[in-house]
Amino acid sequence: MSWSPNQPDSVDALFERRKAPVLALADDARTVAEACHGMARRFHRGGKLVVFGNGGPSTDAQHVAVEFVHPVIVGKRALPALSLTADVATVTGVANRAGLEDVFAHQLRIIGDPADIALGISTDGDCANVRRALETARDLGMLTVALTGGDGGAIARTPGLDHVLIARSTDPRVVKEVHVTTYHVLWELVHVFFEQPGVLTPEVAS
Ligand SMILES: O=C(CO)[C@@H](O)[C@H](O)[C@H](O)[C@H](O)COP(=O)(O)O
Repeated sequence: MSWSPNQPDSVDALFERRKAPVLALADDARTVAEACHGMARRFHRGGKLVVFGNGGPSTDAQHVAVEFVHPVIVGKRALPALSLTADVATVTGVANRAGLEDVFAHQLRIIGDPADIALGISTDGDCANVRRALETARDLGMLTVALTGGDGGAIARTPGLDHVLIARSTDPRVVKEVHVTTYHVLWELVHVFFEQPGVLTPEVAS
């Protein structure tokens, strides 16, 4: 569906647009499943999930973290996760001295462990601080997962990242909706793999 920033949707178009996230996600099902498989393996090794992003994605980061720590479905196992966006003292303190580009990377250098998972969220894939944090996580040996949009931006072109999930739309509204759907699927599928250790063999991973 074509989209122009200055042309309001009709009511029909607005509801039609809601189908796009699910369709986009279905196209990328294997990529998403591979990321979840890798994440489940890290949780089994005692790793934690560390999530970050700016603006809207900063609250997505908090949302992802709480899904893992306090699952919406009662009885689901909690898994360790935190967001790097929730502590305004840390974010502003690092930004003030080291610059905004280092706010997430700095925190990862302090709290990151090689067993951990870094999940960076950026609507256009070009956020410098998300990219720098993913590079830092990669260099620490963490599993790196990026959630981006458009053509994936600079983050998709960053060498050595493990899983780059791209919401393939130029419409930022669609990208954001794909992201919300994707991280709920991530949470569910990680549990599927985590709870069936037999599925976590290297043969299946390859
Ligand atoms: O996310 C929202 C609103 O939902 C924006 O206002 C947001 O603050 C900005 O686009 C941020 O710069 C996010 O950048 P990006 O990495 O997600 O492209």
